[in-house]
Amino acid sequence: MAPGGPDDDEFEELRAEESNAMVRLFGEYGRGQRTRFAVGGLASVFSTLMELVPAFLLGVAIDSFLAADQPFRLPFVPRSWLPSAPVEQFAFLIGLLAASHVLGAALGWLNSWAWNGFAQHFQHEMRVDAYDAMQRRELSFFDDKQTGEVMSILNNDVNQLEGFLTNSLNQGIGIVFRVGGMGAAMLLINWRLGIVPTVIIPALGYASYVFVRRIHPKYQEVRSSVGQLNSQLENNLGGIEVVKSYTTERFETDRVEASSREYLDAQWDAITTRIAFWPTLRLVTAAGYTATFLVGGYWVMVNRGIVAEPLPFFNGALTAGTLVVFLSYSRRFVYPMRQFGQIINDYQYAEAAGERIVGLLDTPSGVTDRPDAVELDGLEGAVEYDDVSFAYDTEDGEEQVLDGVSFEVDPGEMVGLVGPTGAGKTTLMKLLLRLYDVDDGAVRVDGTDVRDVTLRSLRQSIGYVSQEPYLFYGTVRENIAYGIPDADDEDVEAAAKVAGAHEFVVDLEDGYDTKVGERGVKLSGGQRQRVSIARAVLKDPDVLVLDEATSHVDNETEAVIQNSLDDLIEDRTAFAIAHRLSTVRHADTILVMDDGELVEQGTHEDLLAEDGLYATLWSVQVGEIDALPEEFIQRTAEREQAGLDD
Ligand SMILES: Nc1ncnc2c1ncn2[C@@H]1O[C@H](COP(=O)(O)OP(=O)(O)OP(=O)(O)O)[C@@H](O)[C@H]1O
Repeated sequence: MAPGGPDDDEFEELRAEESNAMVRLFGEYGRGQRTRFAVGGLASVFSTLMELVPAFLLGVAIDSFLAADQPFRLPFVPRSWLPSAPVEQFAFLIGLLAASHVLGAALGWLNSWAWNGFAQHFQHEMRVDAYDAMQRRELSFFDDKQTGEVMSILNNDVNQLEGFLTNSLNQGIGIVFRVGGMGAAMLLINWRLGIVPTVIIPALGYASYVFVRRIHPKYQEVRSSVGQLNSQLENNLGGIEVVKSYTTERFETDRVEASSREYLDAQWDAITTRIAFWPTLRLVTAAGYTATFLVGGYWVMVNRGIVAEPLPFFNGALTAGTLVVFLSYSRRFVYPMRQFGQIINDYQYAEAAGERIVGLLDTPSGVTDRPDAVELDGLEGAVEYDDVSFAYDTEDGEEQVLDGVSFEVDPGEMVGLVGPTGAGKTTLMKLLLRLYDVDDGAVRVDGTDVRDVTLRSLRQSIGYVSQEPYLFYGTVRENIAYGIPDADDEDVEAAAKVAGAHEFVVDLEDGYDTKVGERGVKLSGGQRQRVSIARAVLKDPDVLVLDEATSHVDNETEAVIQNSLDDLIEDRTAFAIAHRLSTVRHADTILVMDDGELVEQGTHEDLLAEDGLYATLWSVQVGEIDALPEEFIQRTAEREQAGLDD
């Protein structure tokens, strides 16, 4: 199954064990926002209650002076405040109506202000924490995930919560009070008639429940098909050069077409379910409205003596004004209930997103400081690998990469690491930085196991220039001084000179202030390598690891860099991985790796005299191609094939 496929949610494992992720997130991030939450919530309740006022005032107006002559009464208002003349009563009601609208609007504003503030701060703190937790995860966490997938937690999932927090939760509170308030008001005014329209509340609730049950799996399908489509697009854009050079545009368009169609089908399935829901709600509400009109209207007519032989239920007072209030309220059920289905839906999305975020926040990194880890205060530079074995966890199980590797390096030594591609050289060095932990054996620095020192002090003592140097978007200066904010311009330039970068940097349009990286000036592979060497030089580490650090530069430039590096590494331990053997020819020791094992060790001269793998590789590089034994070629081919089969 291709990574990112619909059935291959690698983030499934991140889903928290916790049954209610939202509660956990509220406890963590809502706590600091209590005031905003309380103000927003109360404002929502009162502004919702204000919506009940106009219809009620209309009912009073009808009964007291528009159509009948009932006494002018208002709940919560002392009788002595109420005017007696109809015209004054009318003016009084108009005043109240205006005041309720103004108050409702002010409360609505307060609600939006407090609520949006609550949601944004909540989300901001959660996003930063999620990012922090993510970058602390061990490197293997990132190995089997596409960047897009990792981004999806930080973006999609956090944003998914934004929608829920900003709108749905607020609306949810409003709905509970709107529906509850209208239901309670009707039951209080006339409980017998109140039963008729309020019966539709559970009916609408049940219809919403059925809807959510049906739509949920369909939305899941939409989500996975959109994920698949995104992966497809991301892959194609990343490989656009290959697509063009192999003229596979047609093939790729067909693949995108297939993914897009899957998305279309999933969406259409969800849409057809959704659009059937609204008319259902309308019909249920209309039934409630009609029933209220039927019962209430009949009742009013009984009271007015229009019906000759009334049925037994219809006795007691019911005025036309009260009926108008009931009809107005029962009509207003439909909109909140319609929103209700959406809110339940949003909640389910938010819960799923919350689970992934909580999973990320709560899963500790596989590589962390031990509780009693010591702080390294500078390194002498002695390095020891003691029977080290290591395997990568892959989808198909473990892939053994290093097998019982042992060697010792004295402080200040320059070590060359050579061997065929895939032999495990880079992996060996990653264990020194504890980017991964050994499975067996130990890596020691100055006699201390790297697992017994703090990650921060260990990694600060080691300068690592990787095979594929990465430049951040920013100036050349910022890239060289990365991690060393107090470096001044002279330091940066001096480091660039050692790395052979100064000459080309001053030729750039803005020199050290030229923006590079994504969206910036594109540097060549060799130029990037030199900036990245300068970065390591400026760090002034006790141990330097150069992984094919000069593989992209020409022979002359390499010689220049080598020269200046010689001075730099004179009194520090340095490891240099190189395919171009001339790079490490003068190393104090050369370690020769083959298929995860350390097969030879010694100086250039020793190894030539040994006439083993190193001697073979050397003769190939100096032009004696035929020197490569058939058995070696065979083995390399087999290894490549095994790699392809994986
Ligand atoms: N993150 C990873 N997950 C799984 N397998 C990996 C990972 N990184 C490397 N490997 C595998 O480990 C083996 C050793 O890789 P490594 O990069 O250490 O070799 P190398 O000797 O540095 O190769 P090269 O000279 O080509 O850079 C290879 O077979 C590679 O496929």
